Amino acid sequence: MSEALLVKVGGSLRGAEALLSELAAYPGPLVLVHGGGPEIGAWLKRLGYESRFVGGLRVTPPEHLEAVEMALYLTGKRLAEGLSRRGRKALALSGRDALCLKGRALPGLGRVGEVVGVEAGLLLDLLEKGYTPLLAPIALDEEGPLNVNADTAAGAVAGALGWPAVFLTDVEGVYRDPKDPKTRLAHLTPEAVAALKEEGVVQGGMIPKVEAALFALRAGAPWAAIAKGERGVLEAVLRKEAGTRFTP
Ligand SMILES: Nc1ncnc2c1ncn2[C@@H]1O[C@H](COP(=O)(O)OP(=O)(O)O)[C@@H](O)[C@H]1O
Ligand SMILES: CC(=O)N[C@@H](CCC(=O)OP(=O)(O)O)C(=O)O
Repeated sequence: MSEALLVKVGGSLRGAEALLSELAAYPGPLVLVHGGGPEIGAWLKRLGYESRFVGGLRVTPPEHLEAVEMALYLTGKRLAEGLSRRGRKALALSGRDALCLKGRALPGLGRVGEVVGVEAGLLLDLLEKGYTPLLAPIALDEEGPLNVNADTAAGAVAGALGWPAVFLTDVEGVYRDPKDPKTRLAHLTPEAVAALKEEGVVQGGMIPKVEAALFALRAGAPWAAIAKGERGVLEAVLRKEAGTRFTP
C-alpha cells in the first residue's frame, strides 16, 4: 500500500485533524494540491467583495486576486505546518515558485486560468529529499498570476506525474442523487460522466472535480477517485472500497 499518489485536499476540509493524520501517515510518496474556496470567500467578503461563480469557477477580477492568493497561501502554510508537526515534512508552494505551474487565462472570467504546463521535476526533486510538496492552485501566464480551480490544478499535476489522482472532499464520491450518500457511484467512465452531466446530476463544485478527474486520465494518470477526506480513506480507495473511481 505505498503507491505514489497525487492528493487534492478541498478547502471544505481545512484543518480537519483526521485528514492531516491520514495524509501524514500514508506510507508512499505524496504530492498534494490544496484548495481554499471557503477561506477565499471569507477574505473577499471582509474586503467588501462578492464572488460570482460560473460552472463552479470563481470569476476573479484583477482587484480580487491579491485576496485570493493570500487566502490560499495561508491555507497552504497551515496545512504544511499541520503535516510537518505530524511527522511528514511538507512545503507549501504555488505555481509561482520556480515557475512550476504554467497557465492560460480562460475567457470571460477575469484572472482565472487553466494549467498548460507542470514542472514535475521540481516536485520529484523535493520528494527525493524527503519533503512532501503542497501546491496552491496559482499558475502563471505572461501577465502574472491566475486563479486556477484547485481540482483543475490537481488533475494537471497528476497527469504530468503520471500518478493516480485522489480528490478528497466533504462527500463520499459522486452520488446518483446529489443529496443521498447511499447512492454513491463506485465506478465511472468518461461516457457515464457525460450521461450524468446531461441529466444535471453533477452540480456546483462537483463539476470541476469530475472534469479534473477525466482530465487527469487524458493527461496520463492511470486512474482517479473522488472520496471523503477522513481517516483510512487512502487505503480504502486503493482497495476500491471507498469513493468514486474513474478509469478511461
Ligand atoms: N452528484 C453529486 N454527488 C455528490 N456531491 C455533489 C453532487 N453534485 C454536487 N455535489 C456537491 O459538490 C460538493 C463538493 O464540491 P466542493 O464543495 O467544491 O468541494 P471541495 O471544497 O472539497 O473542492 C459537495 O459537497 C456537494 O454539495
Ligand atoms: C477559479 C477558481 O474557482 N478557483 C478557486 C481556487 C480554490 C479552490 O478551488 O478551492 P476548493 O478546492 O476549496 O474549492 C476559488 O477561487 O475558489
